[in-house]
Amino acid sequence: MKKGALFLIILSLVLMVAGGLLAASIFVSGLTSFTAFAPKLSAFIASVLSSLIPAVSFSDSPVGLYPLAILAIGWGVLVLVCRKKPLYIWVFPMSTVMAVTLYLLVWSVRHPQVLHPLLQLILGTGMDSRESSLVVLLAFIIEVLLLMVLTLLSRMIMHRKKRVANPDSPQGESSVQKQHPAKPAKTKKKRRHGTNEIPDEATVTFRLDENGKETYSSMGSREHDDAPAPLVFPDLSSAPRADSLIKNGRTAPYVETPEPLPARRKVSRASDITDALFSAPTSHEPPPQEEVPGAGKKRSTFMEAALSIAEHKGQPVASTKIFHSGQLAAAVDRSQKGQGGSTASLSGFRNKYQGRSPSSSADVSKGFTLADVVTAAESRVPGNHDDGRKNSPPMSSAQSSWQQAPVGAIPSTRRSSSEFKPADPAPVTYVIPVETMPPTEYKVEQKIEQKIEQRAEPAPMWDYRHSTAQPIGDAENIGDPLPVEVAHDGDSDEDMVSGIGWLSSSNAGNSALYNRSKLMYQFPSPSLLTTYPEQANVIDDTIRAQGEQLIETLRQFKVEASLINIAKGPTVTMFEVALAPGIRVNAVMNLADNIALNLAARQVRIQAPIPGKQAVGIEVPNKKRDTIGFKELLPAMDAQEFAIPMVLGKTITGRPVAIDLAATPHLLIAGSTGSGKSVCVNSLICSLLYRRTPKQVRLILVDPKVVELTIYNGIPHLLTPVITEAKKTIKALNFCLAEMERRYRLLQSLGARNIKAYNKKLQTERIAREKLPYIVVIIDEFADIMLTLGKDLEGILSRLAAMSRAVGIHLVLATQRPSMDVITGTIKSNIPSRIAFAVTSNTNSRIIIDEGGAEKLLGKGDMLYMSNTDPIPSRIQGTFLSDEEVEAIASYARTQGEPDYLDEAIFEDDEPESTSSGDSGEDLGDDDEAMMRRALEIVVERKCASASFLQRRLKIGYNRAARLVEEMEEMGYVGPANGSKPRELLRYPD
Ligand SMILES: Nc1ncnc2c1ncn2[C@@H]1O[C@H](COP(=O)(O)OP(=O)(O)OP(=O)(O)O)[C@@H](O)[C@H]1O
Repeated sequence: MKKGALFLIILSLVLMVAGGLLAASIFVSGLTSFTAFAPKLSAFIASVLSSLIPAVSFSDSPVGLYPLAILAIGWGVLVLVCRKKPLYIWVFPMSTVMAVTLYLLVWSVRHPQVLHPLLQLILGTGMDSRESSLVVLLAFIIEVLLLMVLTLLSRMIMHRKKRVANPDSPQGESSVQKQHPAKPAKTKKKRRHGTNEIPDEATVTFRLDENGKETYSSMGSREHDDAPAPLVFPDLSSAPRADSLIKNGRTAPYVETPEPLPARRKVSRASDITDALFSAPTSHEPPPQEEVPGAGKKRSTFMEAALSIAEHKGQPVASTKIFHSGQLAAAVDRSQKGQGGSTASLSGFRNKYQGRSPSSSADVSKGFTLADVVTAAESRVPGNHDDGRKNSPPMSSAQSSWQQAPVGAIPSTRRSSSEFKPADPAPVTYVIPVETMPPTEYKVEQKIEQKIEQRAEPAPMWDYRHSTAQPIGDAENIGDPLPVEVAHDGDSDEDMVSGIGWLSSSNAGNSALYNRSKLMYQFPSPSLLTTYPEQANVIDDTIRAQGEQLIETLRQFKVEASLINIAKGPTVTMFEVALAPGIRVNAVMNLADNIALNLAARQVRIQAPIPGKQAVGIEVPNKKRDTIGFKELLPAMDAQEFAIPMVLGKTITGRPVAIDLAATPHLLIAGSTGSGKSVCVNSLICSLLYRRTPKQVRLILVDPKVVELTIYNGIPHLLTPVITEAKKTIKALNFCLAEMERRYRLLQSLGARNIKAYNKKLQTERIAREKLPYIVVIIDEFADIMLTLGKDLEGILSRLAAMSRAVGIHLVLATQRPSMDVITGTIKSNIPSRIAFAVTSNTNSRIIIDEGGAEKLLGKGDMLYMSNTDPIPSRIQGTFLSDEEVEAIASYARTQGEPDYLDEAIFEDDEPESTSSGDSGEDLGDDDEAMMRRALEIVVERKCASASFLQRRLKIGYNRAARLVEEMEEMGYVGPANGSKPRELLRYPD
C-alpha cells in the first residue's frame, strides 16, 4: 500500500473520531436549548425519521434485511471503484461508521424510551433517547460532510501526484483523457504481446525498455507503474487529419528540424498517431530529389503499408483497421514491391505480427489498428533492429537522417526520444516524397487528367487542302486556314462533318459536303396552288339579325346582355356579348344548346370570357364556310424569321397564323376521322417544301395508312422513303436519338448551345462542316404505331420530345384516336403545343387540349390551337390543300434533287449470327485477313456490299468497314459506289 493512502486512511479516521466527538459535545451541551427553542423542528425531524424507519431499519423493517443488502451492494461498488484508486480506501471505514450511525438513529426513533447500549456507552446515561437521537442525527450529517471533504482532498492529492509524475503535461493528465473524459483510461480488451498487453483501440503507451525494446501499456495500468517513464509523443492537436490530406489528393511534404528531444512521449490514441503520422505543415518545400537520392525508396514501408491498407479498404487512413495479419502482410508486400528496400525491417515486422505463438495468433485475428503499424515502424529505430542498412552504400546526410528517423517521428511537430536522436546533431530534413504515395483519389484524378490530356491532343481528321469540298456559307477564300477539327477515334463512325449522320452517300465514301452541294433546290412556284375565292368578311343584315336574336334568346333565359361586337371568320361568326352586372358567366355557358336551337345553328361554342376582354364570345357557324387556300397563307411564313415555318390557317378574326416548329417545338395533332388532320399535315409539309431547302430541313415521314404521305416519296427533303411499318418507325426514331446525341457532341465541340448558334458559328468562323439541317419527324396516325409498339415508342418519343429541341429535331404527331392510351401523360407533358380538330366528346377534347371545346368544332379544318406559349386555345380554320395541289408540289420537289437517304442498314433487321461459317467473324479483332474473309462471306450472302451493314455485322468501326468495301472493289468483287444504294456484287470470291 502506498504511503499516501495509509496517511489518508489514518487522517480520515482521526477526522472522523474528532468530528464525532466535537459534534457530540456540541449537541449534548446545546440539546436542551435546541429542544426548547425549536420544538417544532425537532418534532418534524422525528416524524421524518419515523417515516424513514421502515426503509432503513435492519431488524424492524417490514422489508426485512433488504437495507442491509443495499448497503452490501454499495460496499461492493465502492470496492470496485476504489480497486485502482488506493487513495479512496478510507471510504470503507467511513461508510461503516455511517451505517452504524444510521442504525443508531433508527433505533433511537423506533425505541424512544430505550437508549441503545452503544449510545449509552458513547453519550453516557444522562441523556434521554430523544436527545440522543438528535445527537446521532447530527453525527450522521457531519459524517456525510466529512465524506465529501475527504473525497475532494483525495482527488486533489491524486492530481498533484500525477503532475509530479509527468511534469511535461500542463494538465497533469494526458490530453487524451481530458478530451475523452467519458471513457475511463483503461483497455476493454487486451491481448498478449510477448510479455506486454496491447490494447486494441484504446489509449496506448509506447515505452522503451533498457534494451531499447518497445513495450506497450494501457493508461493507468498498474502492471507498468514501475516501468520506465512512458515516451512522450508530440502534441498532435495542430496536426491536420490524415484523411483530409488524402481527400485533397496530395500528401504534403514536410521538413523537420529536430529539436532537443525529451525523454518521454505523450500517450496517444491510435487515430491520433496516424493523423500525426501523415500530417505535416505545407509551408515547407521538399528538398530537390537529387539532394535526397533514394529517399522515395527508403521512405517508410510501414507508412506505405498503412496507406495501402486504407486505400484498399476505401477508408480514411486514421480509421482504418487491419483485421487479418494476412491483410497486413499483403499490404507490406505491396509496399515492399513498390520500394524494393527495407527488407530486413519488413521481415522484422512480419516476425513481430505473424511469427507468434499459436495462442497469440488467435489474438492476431482480432485485428491490428494502424497504431500497430506505426508501432512496428518504430522498430526501425537504429540500434534496435537490423533494417538492412548495414550493407547500404554511404548515404547523404538527409537520406541518413531519414533512414535513421523513426516513422513515428516524421511529422514536423514530432519529437523523438533521446534514443531516436539522429547521430548527426545538425538540422536534419525528413522527406516523404509526395509522388510515391498517391492515395486512391489522387490516382483517379490522375487518370482523368491523363484522359483529358489524351483527348485534348487533336489529331487532324479532315484536311481541307486534300478535300474537294467547297467552302460553306459565305466563305470565299479557300486558302485561309480553317480551324482544326476536333479529332475523334479513327475507328468511330461519328461523323463530324455531315449535317446528318449515317447517310448512305457519306457511307459510300462521298464527302458529305460534296454530296450536299449537288442539291440546288428551287422552291415550288405558288402557281402550283389553287386560288380560292376571297372570303367575304362583310357583316351583313343577316348576321346582325342573328346577333339580335341571340340577345333575345339570352333575355328569355333571364340573362341580361348586350351585343358589343361581331367578328366574322371563315367558319364561324363570333358575337361578343357584355353581361349585365350580377350575371354569372356560367349562366351563358349553360345556354349553348338553347342558343344553337334558337339560331338553328349546328354547334355553338361559347368562349367565356374572351381572353383580355370583358365579354363573352358566342361562336355561331356561318351559313357558308370559306375555304382558306394554302396559297393565300404563303406570305404569312415570311412575316417573321422562322426556322421551320409552317402555316396553320386563319383565326376567327381573319388573321393568318403561321408557326415556327423550331420554337413550338413539337406538335400534337388529334381529331376524329374527317376532321382535317391529313390536310393539315399536308399543309405543314408543303410549307416546308415552299420555304425550306433540303439543306435546311430534312423530313422523316411515317404513314401507317400508306396512302396519305407516300405521295412525298422521292422528294429531296426526305431522309428515308416514307415509312409505313411500325418496325421501321422505331428504327427511324432510334436513328433520331443517335443523331441527337451526335449533334449534342457537335454542339459541344464548338461550344454552341443550340443548332442555331452552331450553324452560325460554322458560318462566321468558316468551319469546314456542313450546317446541321433541322429534322422534322412527322408521324401520321401514330396511334396505330403506338398500339403496336406501346411503351417502346412512348419512351423514345418522350426522350426525343424532351431533348431534341436544341439540336433541331422536331416531332409532329397526328392521331385520330385521342384516347389516354395513345396521348399519354408523358407524351402530353413533353408536347405542349397541340392542335385539336373536331372530336366526338368533351372527354376527347380534354385529352388533347386539357379542356372542352373541340367537340363543338365543325370539322373540315376547324381547329383549336394551343401553343406552348399560350395555353388558351385559339380557334383557327386550317388551310386547304387539295390532293392535286399536294401531288403537284411533291412532283416538283422530286425534280429538285435526289433524296439522300439514310443508310438502309439502319432499317435492316438484326440478322441472327451466321452459323454456316462457324466463324465468329464478329470478334475477329485485328486479323485483317480473317476480317476480309468474313466480310466477303457476308457480302456474298447479301449479294451486295454496304459498309454500314458490315460495320454492324462485324461489330467494327465504320472506317474499317468502309476500307473493307473499298478493298473489295479493288479486288474486283464489288462495283463502285452507287449513290445511296449498296454496291453491287460483281463476282464471287475464289
Ligand atoms: N382546311 C380545310 N378546309 C376545307 N376542307 C377541309 C379542310 N381540311 C379538311 N377538309 C375536308 O375534310 C376532309 C377530310 O379531311 P382529312 O382527310 O384531312 O381528314 P382526316 O382527319 O385526315 O381524316 P382521316 O383521319 O379519316 O384521314 C377532306 O377531304 C376535305 O374535304
